[in-house]
Amino acid sequence: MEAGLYAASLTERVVEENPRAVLGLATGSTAVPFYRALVGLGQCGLDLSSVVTINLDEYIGLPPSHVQSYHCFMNDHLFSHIHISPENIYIPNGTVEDLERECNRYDEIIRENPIDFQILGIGVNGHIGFNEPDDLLVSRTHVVDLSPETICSNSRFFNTIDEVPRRAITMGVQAILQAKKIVLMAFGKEKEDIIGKAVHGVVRTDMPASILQLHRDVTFVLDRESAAGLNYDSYVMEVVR
Ligand SMILES: N[C@@H]1[C@@H](O)[C@H](O)[C@@H](COP(=O)(O)O)O[C@@H]1O
Repeated sequence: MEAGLYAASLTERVVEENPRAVLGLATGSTAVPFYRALVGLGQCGLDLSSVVTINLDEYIGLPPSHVQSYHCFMNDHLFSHIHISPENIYIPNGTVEDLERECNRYDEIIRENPIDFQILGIGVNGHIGFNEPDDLLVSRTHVVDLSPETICSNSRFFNTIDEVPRRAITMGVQAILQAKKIVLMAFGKEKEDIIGKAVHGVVRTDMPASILQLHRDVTFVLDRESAAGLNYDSYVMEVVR
C-alpha cells in the first residue's frame, strides 16, 4: 500500500469514529503524499467538514501569504481541497508582535481541543514539530531558535539559505505526547540513522523523537530505506513511497 494512503486511512478510521476529531497536523515534504491521499478520501466520501485541525508549528516572520509559510503549505495541500470551516483551523501566527501571548493562546486552543490523532514528520536531526535537540525539551508551545542543521535542511525550499527564518513557534512535547494516537512518517536514506535512534535508542532530549517511546500508541510509517536500521520485519506491513 502507498505510505501516504496508509497514514490517511488511519486518519479516516479516527474521523469515521468521531467526525469532530481533532487532528494534529504536520508540514514538510514527507507529509505531501499523506495530504494527497486524505484529499482523495475526502473526494470519495470521507467527511472532513467537522474536524478541528491544529498545526504543529510556523516560521516566525513569514506572513501566511508567503509561499514557504506553513499556512500556505496547508492551504495548498489540504485546506483548499476539502470542505472545512476556517474557524476549525489553527496554525500558530508567526507574524504577531507579542509571541509569548501567541504561544499562550495556542496552548489554550490545545487545552480546549485535545488532540485525537497527531501526524508527525521528523527532522534530519530528530526534531518533531520544531522541538530541536537541546539540553532540555519544552513542554508548552514556545519560540525556538532553529538549529543550523534544520536551517540547512529547510533551505532547499528557499532561494538562498539567508532567506530561511531563524526562529519558529512550535507546539511543545507535552501536547504531542498527550495526543491519543500518533503516526510518524519518514522516508529515505537520510532518515535511517535518526529513525534507528528514535525507535531503538535511549530517550534523550538531544534526540527529541526518542520521547515518542514513552507514548503508548505510535505508528511509524516508513519506507525500506528509512527502516533499514530496524529489525521489525515481521511487524511491518509493506508500504511504498
Ligand atoms: N517543522 C517541520 C517538521 O514538522 C517536519 O517533520 C520536518 C521534516 O521535513 P521533511 O518531511 O521535508 O523531511 O520539516 C520541518 O522542519
